[in-house]
Amino acid sequence: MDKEAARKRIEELRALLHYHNYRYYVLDQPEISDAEYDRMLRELISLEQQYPEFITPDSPSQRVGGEVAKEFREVAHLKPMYSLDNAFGPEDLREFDRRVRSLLPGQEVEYEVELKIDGLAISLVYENGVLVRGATRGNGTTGEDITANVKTIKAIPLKLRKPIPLLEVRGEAYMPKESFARLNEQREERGEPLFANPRNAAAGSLRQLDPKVTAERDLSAFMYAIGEVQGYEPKTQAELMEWLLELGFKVNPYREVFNNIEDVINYCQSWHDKRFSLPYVIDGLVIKVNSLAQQEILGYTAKSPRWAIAYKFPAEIAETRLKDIIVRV
Ligand SMILES: CC(C)(C)c1nc(N2CCN(c3ncccn3)CC2)c2cc(C(N)=O)c(N)nc2n1
Repeated sequence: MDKEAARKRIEELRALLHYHNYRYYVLDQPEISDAEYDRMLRELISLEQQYPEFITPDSPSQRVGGEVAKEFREVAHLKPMYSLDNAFGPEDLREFDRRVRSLLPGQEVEYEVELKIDGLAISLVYENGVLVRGATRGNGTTGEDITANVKTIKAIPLKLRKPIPLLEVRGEAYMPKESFARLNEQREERGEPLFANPRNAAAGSLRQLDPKVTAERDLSAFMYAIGEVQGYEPKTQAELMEWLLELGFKVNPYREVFNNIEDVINYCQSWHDKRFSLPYVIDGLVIKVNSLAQQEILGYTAKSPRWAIAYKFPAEIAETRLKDIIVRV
């Protein structure tokens, strides 16, 4: 195959692999078999080896990282990543609603409600639609540069489906329950210490200095917010989530909009038992004022937005039978 034909074939394979990666890891609706996907990836890698001048950072071949890092560089987020206040029950949510409405006198208020994925918060930066940086949340102002590691997460697009000059997007990297169980089985066999829960396993896997180890850990990610952005002005949180989906991000499907806090409370409580049937761990729900204009008016305290709150499930208090409590007299 001559150089020009190779360049065309490389471009064609890249588009095909990006598309099928999106179908499989973002939409969970694969159209081809793994074997077919792997065959195309092997063809791309061998063509890129023959013509290395055609390799680009967003090529599917660039997912599994290069060399092992010595340590993680510290990077500054383009916009701060805030914390969330917590609500531990319905009364806390009513209090949140009263405060929001008192700051928005006479206005209708809608709440957009999302599941709260129990993983590790990350921030991704895309320049002209290409992933250029991934970082941990860190202290909210600076985080660790884990670009090579986030590139191994198949649910994270290396290139967006629509062009946009600049986008900083935030989400939660997580390890599915199945992958967590398999990983701990493997570690048990090797006599290695087990991870206590999927969140620790995800954090441990993302903070690997060797991206090849991260690549084996079957991580995924749901995106849910933007930081710095040029070229898009969403009106509501619900619209923002649809836009992230169109760009090619994985976005959690269980999100609802309500116009009163009692419906929010019922929805949150309905997930208390349903959550155990999910293939990933959630530790609550996140309630956000839907209108971005109202978010702007409400603003932030020193550490968290006034327009959002995390509803935490009551911790599973193991019912301790009285006879199991040894009372020393
Ligand atoms: C953009 C805002 C601030 C409203 C926001 N912040 C979040 N978090 C902040 C606190 N975070 C945090 N992490 C570590 C230490 C302190 N805070 C962890 C992410 C959200 C987390 C989830 C989720 N987990 O599924 C979500 N659907 N929406 C979020 N939305």
